[in-house]
Formats: sequence, C-alpha cells, structure tokens
Amino acid sequence: MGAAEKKVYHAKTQLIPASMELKGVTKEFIKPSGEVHTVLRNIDLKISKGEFVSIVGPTGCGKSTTLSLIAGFEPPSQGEVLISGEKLEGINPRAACVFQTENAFPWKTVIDNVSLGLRLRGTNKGEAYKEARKWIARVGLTGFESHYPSQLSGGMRKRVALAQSLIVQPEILLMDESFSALDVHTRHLMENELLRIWEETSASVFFITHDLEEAIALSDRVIVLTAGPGATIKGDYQIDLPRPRNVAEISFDPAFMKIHKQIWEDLKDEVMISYENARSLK
Ligand SMILES: Nc1ncnc2c1ncn2[C@@H]1O[C@H](COP(=O)(O)OP(=O)(O)OP(=O)(O)O)[C@@H](O)[C@H]1O
Repeated sequence: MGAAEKKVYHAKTQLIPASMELKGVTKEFIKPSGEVHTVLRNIDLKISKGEFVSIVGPTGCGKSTTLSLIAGFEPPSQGEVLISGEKLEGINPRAACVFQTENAFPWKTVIDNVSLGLRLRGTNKGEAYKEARKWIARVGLTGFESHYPSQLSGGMRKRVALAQSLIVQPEILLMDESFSALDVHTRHLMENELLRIWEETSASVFFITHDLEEAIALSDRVIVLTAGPGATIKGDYQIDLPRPRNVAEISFDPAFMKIHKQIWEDLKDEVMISYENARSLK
C-alpha cells in the first residue's frame, strides 16, 4: 500500500462507523468456589468495516472470550459491545464463526452443508443449491458436492466451513484458530484462499491465533492482549504490508521481520508472565 493510499485508509477507518466495537468491556466469570474471575478488564477496541484484525496473547488470556462477546454468546459484565453502532443484545445476527473444530454435519453432503445457512433463513432448496454451487466453486470444491465430510481431507473440510460461513454474506467473520489443526502447506493454501475471498467481500474479520506469523501475514492490524487475569490491550499494531499477499512468502519481506520483532517483544513478556503465573499456581 502506497503512502497516499495509506492516508486514505486511515481516514476511512476514522470516518466509517466501526463494524464492531468493545467499549469499556470487562468480563467476569464466577468460579465454582463463588470467587469472581476477571478475564478481560476495561477493553476498548474498534474494528472497521472490511478490516482484518487478529488477536494474539498468552494461552488463557481471554482471546476466545473476546470472540464470544462479539458473537453475543456471552454478555459483557460491564461496558458494551456495539455492532455497526448498535448495542448488541443476544446472539449477533451479522456474524458467522469458523472454529478449530469441524463446522460441517457429518451426515450431510457438501452441498447440503453449504446451503444450510440459506435454507435456515427460508431460501427455497433450488435457490440455496444454486448459491451453494457458486460458493463451492469459490473455495475450489467443484465436483465434491455430493461427498460427505468424512470423504474429504482436513483442508477440504475447512473449505466447506468457509463456504458454509460466507454463503450468508456475514458482515463479520469470527475465526478461532480456524487453521491451527492443518499441516503447514494446507494451512498456507487456506490462508491465501481466505485472503482472496475476503478481498472480494466487505466482511470484517476477527481472527484468533497463537501464531504471530499467521497474524501478521493475514491482518491489517494485530492486537496483543496482556496475560490474564484481567487482560487488557497491550499493543495495537497497524500492518502496512502490501496486498495481495502470499502468506508463504511474505515472512521473507524485511518489513515483515521488523514488525514481527516489534510485536514479539510485547508478546514475549506476556507469555513469560503467564508462564510464571501458571507455575506459581502449581
Ligand atoms: N464459561 C466460562 N466460565 C468460567 N471461566 C471461563 C469461561 N470461559 C472462559 N473462562 C476462563 O476465562 C479465561 C480465558 O479463557 P479464553 O478461552 O478466553 O482464553 P484464550 O486466550 O482464548 O485461551 P487459549 O489461548 O488457551 O485458547 C480462562 O481462564 C478460562 O478458564
């Protein structure tokens, strides 16, 4: 992205209302002992329409909890979650999720799995199948419409999961370690596939990963959470690497290495704190 374009991009993020926003969000859980466990403390985070934002942080710091708040699976204990400026109450209808585990129903064929979201929204079978075929083609699965998930590889099942989520044209795509179970080559293929499809849509993506390289390679911004309990945002990094990107190659770019070093300095400290906390509990 050139300097002029970058300026426009920043102006855009200021002018367009955030697609999703966490405003002063604290999340507490009650432990079985009755004790209050504060997971997130006073989080302020805005993600613009069309932005690709990844979140990294030590294990157990609250990344999935943040995703659950945006999805509306959990309400905040304090503060609010805004979706396109409106306070979220209950499940977020504008979001679709892709988790690490399989999304597809094993007893349904690829086309029935992919068309399901539209069928549940009342689209007739013919129309839903027509749209599903388009999405199956977009994720490179033409010819596999009648296969069952067990007849596909792990990477192909991830493609089904992507098509399943994207067919309903969500404004927000929530991804929780979606590719972490894949071998590195399939993972790079899927990451490139995701970027290609994302660039054709205006969806905002909130992506959880343990892998800092993956976060940088994919994202417009990388958020670093502190070690819990009571995690806060430690860093919010703009990733000004050119697009389109090839995730398998971008890590050789000197600009990539520079930002990686910078973010890792932040992340490393939190990983050490988390490790010390876990050791002191033993
Ligand atoms: N429903 C719940 N009830 C009680 N505690 C919970 C609940 N969900 C999450 N937690 C706690 O909140 C903390 C943060 O969990 P979360 O899964 O959000 O972390 P994470 O950063 O996604 O972890 P990981 O990197 O290991 O996937 C953990 O201590 C977890 O035990």
